[in-house]
Amino acid sequence: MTIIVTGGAGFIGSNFIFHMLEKYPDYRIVCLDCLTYAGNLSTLNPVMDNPNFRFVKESITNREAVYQLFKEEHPDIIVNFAAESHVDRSIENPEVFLDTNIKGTAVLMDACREYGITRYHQVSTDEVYGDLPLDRPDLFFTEETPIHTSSPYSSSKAAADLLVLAYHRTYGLPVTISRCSNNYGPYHFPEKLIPLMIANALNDKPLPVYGKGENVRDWLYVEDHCKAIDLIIHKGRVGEVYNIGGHNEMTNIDIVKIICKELAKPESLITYVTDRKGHDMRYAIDPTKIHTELGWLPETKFADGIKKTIQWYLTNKEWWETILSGEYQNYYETMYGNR
Ligand SMILES: Cc1cn([C@H]2C[C@H](O)[C@@H](COP(=O)(O)OP(=O)(O)O[C@H]3O[C@H](C)C(=O)[C@H](O)[C@H]3O)O2)c(=O)[nH]c1=O
Repeated sequence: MTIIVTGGAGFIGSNFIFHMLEKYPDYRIVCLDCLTYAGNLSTLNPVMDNPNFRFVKESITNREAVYQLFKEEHPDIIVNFAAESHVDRSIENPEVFLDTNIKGTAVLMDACREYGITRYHQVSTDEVYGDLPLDRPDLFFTEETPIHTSSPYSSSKAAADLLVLAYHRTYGLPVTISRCSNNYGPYHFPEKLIPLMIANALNDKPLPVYGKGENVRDWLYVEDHCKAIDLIIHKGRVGEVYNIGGHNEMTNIDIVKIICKELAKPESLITYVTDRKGHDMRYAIDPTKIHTELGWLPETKFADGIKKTIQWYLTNKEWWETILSGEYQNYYETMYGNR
């Protein structure tokens, strides 16, 4: 079994590679990643010497290179994690999101059609459903919730999902799609809420909370997400969408306060900043389908997951300090100045 994992030098992709190589020692895993600002080759150090692992530095938008890789590897399964994923960046500059997230997906699926595969899996997001109101805690996203996007990022992911379903219907490509809620855990790039707050708190820097911090996200520990994708690619029904959620809704401000408490840092570091444009209010997933069909449920309670995550950032300071000292620092300063 050969699996091409795209975006494997990023947060969720790298965790998925670790999970797969450990659980299936006979599988060959090929990571295809062009190492954007959010990809980090050092993340893959633990598996670089594994004879069943190969890293290829290339973009999923490069048709020739992708076809060449398929010719060389004859993959059985493709799991597409490669994406521009940061909502704020998509608001500043949508173009690269359209290129990577939509065109890249099409290139990969064209290669699948050309060379033949048993499964193409698209890793998507609950953001394609838009948001839910705060005063309707009874509402959840199901796989039948209409697509209703808010940001250029979520629109690009929704467009890719539609392409994937169209390739299934038109060309018979054996596809599956998963739509996950907010992930957290090791190797999360420190521009996202949880790792940014941990890094800033450890550096006694302000903790920028958008608006009033009342927005709700459904937090999913990354390892639970990887296990869900593992189940879907092996046992999920072709042509189907599966929602993957943590069943753990929390407001942003509560998350930031928990991080302050865990790190024994004062809440006075919290700084309320200008809200994100078009900011989605609440995400919450109904995971009934994946639970009843595939027996998946999130295993990690948030109280344990956040402790493990904070511990990881404490013991892997070099990983995120290197990132923060590089190109990302300029971006952060542009966004928040020296607050
Ligand atoms: C970076 C940052 C964020 N926030 C707020 C904005 C959101 O309400 C929440 C989480 O933001 P973040 O940018 O970490 O994640 P989302 O915008 O929810 O999107 C994430 O989860 C989905 C499922 C994906 O599909 C995205 O790829 C992934 O980035 O915290 C702040 O208040 N301050 C900050 O400095």
